[in-house]
Amino acid sequence: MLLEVQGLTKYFGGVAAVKDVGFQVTEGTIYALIGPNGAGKTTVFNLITGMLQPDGGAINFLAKRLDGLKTYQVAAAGITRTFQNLQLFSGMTVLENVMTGAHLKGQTGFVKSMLRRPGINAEDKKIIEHSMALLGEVGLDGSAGLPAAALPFGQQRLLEIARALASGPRLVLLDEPAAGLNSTETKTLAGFLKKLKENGLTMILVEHDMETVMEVADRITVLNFGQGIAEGTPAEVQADPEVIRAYLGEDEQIA
Ligand SMILES: Nc1ncnc2c1ncn2[C@@H]1O[C@H](COP(=O)(O)OP(=O)(O)OP(=O)(O)O)[C@@H](O)[C@H]1O
Repeated sequence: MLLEVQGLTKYFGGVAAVKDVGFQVTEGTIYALIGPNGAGKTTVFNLITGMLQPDGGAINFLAKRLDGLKTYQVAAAGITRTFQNLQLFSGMTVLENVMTGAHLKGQTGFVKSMLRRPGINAEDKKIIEHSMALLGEVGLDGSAGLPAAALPFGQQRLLEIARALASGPRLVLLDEPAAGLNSTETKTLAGFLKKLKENGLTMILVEHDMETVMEVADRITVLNFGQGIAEGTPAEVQADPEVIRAYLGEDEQIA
């Protein structure tokens, strides 16, 4: 098991944003967390990545305790993420944005390497080539020299994913990657996520777009008011009466 979350709990004031949540993510699969607004999905991501510390429970990654670690330690352990609200460096080029992700693993720090310019060493060269290859995978290699802010929104989302992949992570957390994408872009995204999975990458997906979730996810946990109310394959979750009741209302169906 790549990631094991047990009894995860987080309070804000007196309110449990996440309560006794547990799930297990197998290597090479896509795991989805779904649920209504405010159900606790992003908080789970913040707990896994060390942006928040849990009030209870345990997170194990590759059989090592993850909770209690700082964000940079979680990143160094092989977990990266994207954000619901894009967090690109808008003044940097598309290529430089991907390179900031790659430097996480390089032996020299990003700032240090910037200071060393214009002399580019072998390590920088490798990072540039790797970053260009990643941009090629998301179809953005032709835009490498543009400022990130010049890209249409859908391409900025793909760029953020490329940056999250640049350090060669074992696990990537994707927070609403389809938000704001049109239907063509959403289909491209789904295809890309499936390709990444075929290449062995493990991902956890928080996503409101049910079509995408049902298409790409191997297993799903449904959260409601901070608690897990169902767990299973897309087909199992879609057929679960409690999910239909709590998540969508009595007379609706998922997807
Ligand atoms: N830093 C914080 N301080 C106080 N309350 C918070 C904080 N972060 C989240 N919450 C609360 O915790 C609950 C869970 O929020 P969270 O953002 O995890 O939900 P979500 O499922 O990701 O929602 P959405 O789908 O809208 O992104 C909500 O009630 C939210 O208001």
